[in-house]
Amino acid sequence: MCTGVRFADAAGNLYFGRNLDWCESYGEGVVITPRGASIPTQFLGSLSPEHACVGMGIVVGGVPCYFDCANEAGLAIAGLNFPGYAQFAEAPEKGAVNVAAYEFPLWVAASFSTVAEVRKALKDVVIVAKAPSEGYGVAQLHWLVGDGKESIVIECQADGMHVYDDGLDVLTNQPPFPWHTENVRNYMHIETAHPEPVAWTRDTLRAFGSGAGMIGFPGGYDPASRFVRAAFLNAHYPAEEGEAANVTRLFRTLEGASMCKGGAQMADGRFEYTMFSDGYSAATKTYYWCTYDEPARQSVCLDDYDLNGAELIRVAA
Ligand SMILES: C[C@H](CCC(=O)NCCS(=O)(=O)O)[C@H]1CC[C@H]2[C@@H]3[C@H](O)C[C@@H]4C[C@H](O)CC[C@]4(C)[C@H]3C[C@H](O)[C@]12C
Repeated sequence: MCTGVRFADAAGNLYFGRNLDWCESYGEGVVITPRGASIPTQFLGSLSPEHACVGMGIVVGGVPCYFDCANEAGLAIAGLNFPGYAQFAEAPEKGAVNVAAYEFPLWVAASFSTVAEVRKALKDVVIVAKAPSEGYGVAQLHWLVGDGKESIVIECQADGMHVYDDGLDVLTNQPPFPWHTENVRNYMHIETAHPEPVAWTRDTLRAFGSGAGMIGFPGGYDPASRFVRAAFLNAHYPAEEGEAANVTRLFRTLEGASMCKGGAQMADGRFEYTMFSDGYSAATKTYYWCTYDEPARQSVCLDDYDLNGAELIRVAA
């Protein structure tokens, strides 16, 4: 499973990150797409990025297939599993802006600066069920897109594309996003405050300690539980100042929804776990990541690279 989170600092700079919960690697690494690149697409000719992008992905036939990415303008996107619900167009549609499912994160981050621009552009978009090459399937995803102001969730289903405003700034997996926003209402009694003593008959009940207001907070690895955890932590984390504290906030919030081996087995018996977490700070144009086995955070700053170049830059394998 995966979890995505977005928030902004006091100056309105985006912080956006995700956990990648799965059981096997695709050989992914951090890839920068500079403005001078010319990326072949299935239906749109070649894509010349308006904005340089950085994110985690694989490169297939010269195309960065991002799991998540962000751009220098402060817009970010992450794809999370949505099996059983995701349904993309079987073929391109005449008159539409046809984007293959694997191209979508790059197309969004390369083309737009804000969520408002994406929301508007999506009215003409059809996402087509097309794999990057033979040997790959079409990933059944939905997406969280965020900027310094807001976020949206994009879900393509049998009845078409839905674009939801995400007032909680988090996303996990199935079922569809509107279900999660209803379910989270079951947890509105959860509170951070230390409960005051209460009188019951002739007794006074006192909290055992901090966290007493959080009894009932869902601890499971299922998507609904992770959604509630991420939404609560994202809503209540105290405001922080500066890059280091905000990056810590991002990764600690993600950790609150992360998966440890030994918890959840997939249908084939393998344990699912948080293989890596990554995130982007628009304040410093820096992309951060850490893996399950190497929790020390690594980072790459877009300003350290020639963003006018033509070649994709592979930062780490
Ligand atoms: C498995 C990943 C999502 C993790 C997740 O949400 N797990 C949830 C588990 S569960 O169902 O809810 O149990 C997704 C996110 C991005 C996906 C990758 C990206 O879309 C890029 C390419 C796209 C190709 O079509 C398939 C390979 C692929 C390399 C994808 C493989 C896989 O589907 C990824 C890595």
